[in-house]
Amino acid sequence: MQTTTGSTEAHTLLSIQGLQKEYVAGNAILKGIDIDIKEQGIIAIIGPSGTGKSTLLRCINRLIDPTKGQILLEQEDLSQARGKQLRMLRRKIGMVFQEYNLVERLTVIENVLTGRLGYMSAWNAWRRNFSQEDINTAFELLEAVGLAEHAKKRADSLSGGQRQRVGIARAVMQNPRVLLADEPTSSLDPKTAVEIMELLERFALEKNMPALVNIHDVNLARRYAKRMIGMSNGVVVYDGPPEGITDDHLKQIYGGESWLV
Ligand SMILES: Nc1ncnc2c1ncn2[C@@H]1O[C@H](COP(=O)(O)OP(=O)(O)OP(=O)(O)O)[C@@H](O)[C@H]1O
Repeated sequence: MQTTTGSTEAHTLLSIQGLQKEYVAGNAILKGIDIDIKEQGIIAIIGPSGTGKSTLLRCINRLIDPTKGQILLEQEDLSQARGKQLRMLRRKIGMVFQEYNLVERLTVIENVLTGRLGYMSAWNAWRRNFSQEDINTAFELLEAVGLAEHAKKRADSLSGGQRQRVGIARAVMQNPRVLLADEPTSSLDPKTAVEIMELLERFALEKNMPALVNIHDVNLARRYAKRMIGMSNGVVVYDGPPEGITDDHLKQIYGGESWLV
């Protein structure tokens, strides 16, 4: 398919060009973001509170509408998509949330299965009429995240770390081309946070997809990311390998230096 940004996009999975977002007219939160993603594995997005990291992820999965710019997913423009095209594109984007966003009264396996709702007819989705194949896949995913024995428990009986595993299994159940995770470890203790990053990395590599992860913990990001994107004040100020990030970059991203050790 011909893209508006030229032939260099041919192998780019996700291409964000000139993305701007204003919640209030004249007050840009994202001020022209350009990011091309071809690789699998974790891509960490770091930056201070309020710099627009969540806004960026929410534009990509179209929870909010961008003000200007393009977001091409496999060369289809997400920023302009409506109706059925948007629903089809959204199926390719798995989302993992800080507060898990599970349906608390449903069982663990039912929560994982909701990842398939976008693939079902309205009638089957309403009746939660999942195919045997989907049920088998959901059990396999629960096995993979170490929660097989919890399948029939209600989601609200799980710990935070377990809930996040369910959230990840649900996102992978969608068979996405890209995973987005908005501060998936911020509500968790350090050990559980590491386990969640390991899980995200494992799925990203196994399923050959990028996982864009907003994260406040720079050291954790460095440990798992193949690539780091540093944002400050609505623009990208660093985009490269974790080993390339210097204290000067971190000062530029977060400001000041007293927090650096
Ligand atoms: N729905 C909204 N309406 C108006 N302003 C908003 C809305 N959502 C976010 N903002 C503003 O946009 C800016 C960026 O917020 P965003 O949540 O994207 O930042 P962030 O980098 O993810 O921060 P944090 O790390 O604290 O989550 C903030 O000033 C925030 O107040």
